[in-house]
Amino acid sequence: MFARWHLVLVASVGVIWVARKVVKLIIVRRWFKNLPQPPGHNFLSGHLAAMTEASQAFPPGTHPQYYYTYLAHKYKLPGIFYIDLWPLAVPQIVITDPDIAMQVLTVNPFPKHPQIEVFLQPFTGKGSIAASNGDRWKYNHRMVGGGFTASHIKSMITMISEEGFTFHNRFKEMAERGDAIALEEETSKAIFDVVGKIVFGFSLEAQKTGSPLLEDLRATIDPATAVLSSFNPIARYKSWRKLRDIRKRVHDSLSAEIRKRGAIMKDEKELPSRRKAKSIMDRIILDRMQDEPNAPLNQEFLDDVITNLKALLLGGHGTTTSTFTFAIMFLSLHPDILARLRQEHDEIFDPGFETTIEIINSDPSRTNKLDLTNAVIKETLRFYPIGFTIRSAPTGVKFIEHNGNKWPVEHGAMVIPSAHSTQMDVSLWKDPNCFRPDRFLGEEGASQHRFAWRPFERGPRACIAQDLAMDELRVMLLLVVRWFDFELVNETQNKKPRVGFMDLDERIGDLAFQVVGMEAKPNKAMRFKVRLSGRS
Ligand code: HEM
Repeated sequence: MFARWHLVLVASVGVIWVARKVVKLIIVRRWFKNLPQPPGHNFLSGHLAAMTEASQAFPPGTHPQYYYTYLAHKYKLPGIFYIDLWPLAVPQIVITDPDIAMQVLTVNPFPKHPQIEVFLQPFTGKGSIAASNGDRWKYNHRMVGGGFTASHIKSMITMISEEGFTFHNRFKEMAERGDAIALEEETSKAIFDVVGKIVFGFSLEAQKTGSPLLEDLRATIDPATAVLSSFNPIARYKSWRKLRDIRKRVHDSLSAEIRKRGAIMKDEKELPSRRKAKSIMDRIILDRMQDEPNAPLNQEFLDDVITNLKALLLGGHGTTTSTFTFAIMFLSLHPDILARLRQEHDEIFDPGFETTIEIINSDPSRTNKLDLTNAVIKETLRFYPIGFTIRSAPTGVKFIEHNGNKWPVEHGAMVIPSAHSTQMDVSLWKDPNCFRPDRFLGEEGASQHRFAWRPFERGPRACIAQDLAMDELRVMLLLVVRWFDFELVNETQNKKPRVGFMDLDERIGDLAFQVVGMEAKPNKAMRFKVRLSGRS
């Protein structure tokens, strides 16, 4: 008797579950009916075929921003279009029109989509500045924001040039050794030492002695990516265990550092003001001592701090490192631009290395005069935007409105202002598939659409450290490109371009495509031969 009732109950629950899914399927599929979208929308599979086609156009591991650009380009989609992957994912609203993007970034800034938290959690832990919203974001922003004001960043140029000095000398050794180097790996050490100084107030010496913290943080990237994207449950479990062990080590080492500094500051007779604190960590501890003078640095507080510090250390070194690597890759393929860049450095600074360092330190704002260097960085970031954002509609907002049009934003949709697609859009840029820094100079530069270049995104949630990143990149290029020649070691070239919107793979094969990591990064196989350029 019991068994029969039991069966009836299970069957009823099953029927209700299936009925609810069918209703949801009908609602979701209907929603897409009159919206702009790729062709071939199917009642059972939505746009799965279109997305599969897009993903198969690229090598495995390619960052999904390329899929959106591929669809936009191939099907000549309008500046906002919809992708239906339910039940695999919530609806995706891809924005390639820069003016519509500004509606959700600045006019009525949309909060971060919960998917960002899902994506960042394996890397940084829960609730970091980059993933949070509302009060939690304000709390995080107060915690770390003061370290990135424009005036504070300019005062750090001397420190950046110190790390640049070591970076330069390391390249000398690499050139003497003559082997092919993983430029991203080598660059990450210099950039990490800069971010380390900003966060902790002292260098972690990744360049000189190697840093276990950097090694651990970088070692989280592969397992975190596997936890997020592998379909193999055993591989996922193994990656999760590896990640758990590394995260514990990182957590323990950062906790120890914060506690040590907290104890020192507690014993100090006179504490600096918040504005004069020498690192982000000092500022965080100062705030805590002022807000709750007798409270210990307990676990909850440490967890919050560590999540944010990891976001800065990981995000802060990976993004700038990838940009530097791509910039060197482009310069190695464009000797004419490299020659002009060297000339600019000689003219605005000095042909000598030591004198260049002296000028950077005595007159940091002279780096602002490096117009072509700036344009090279901007063009690198146009071609290869490293960051990526996903937003969701604020409560009560049902539409994105622009120029009298209304586009619906329901069903928890992911709103994706795809900077890559905008920056590759032929209606906004002349020859977007060419590396041409001059597009940012003179009259052509002045006539560009104001919001078409958005690698740091815009609005209140734009990159907190864009001034720092630009300064770092200018100084590192200034201290490297005149003394070294880089040659990309690429063994393959694609006989014909994989896709219609770019053809760089005809020269450098699949290294032309950014891969998924914590950011859209260079392929690990990207290696360079480094040689002395012949200057003393
Ligand atoms: C070339 C280098 C960099 C690029 C291209 C870049 C790009 C971005 C992008 C696209 C966002 C997301 C904006 C959004 O969701 O709308 C972002 C956010 C952020 N970036 Fe960067 N970034 C770079 C360097 C850095 C550095 C050096 C740091 C720190 C040391 C940093 C810290 C952050 C933080 C904390 C956020 C979150 C800000 C918030 O949500 O309030 N970034 N970045």
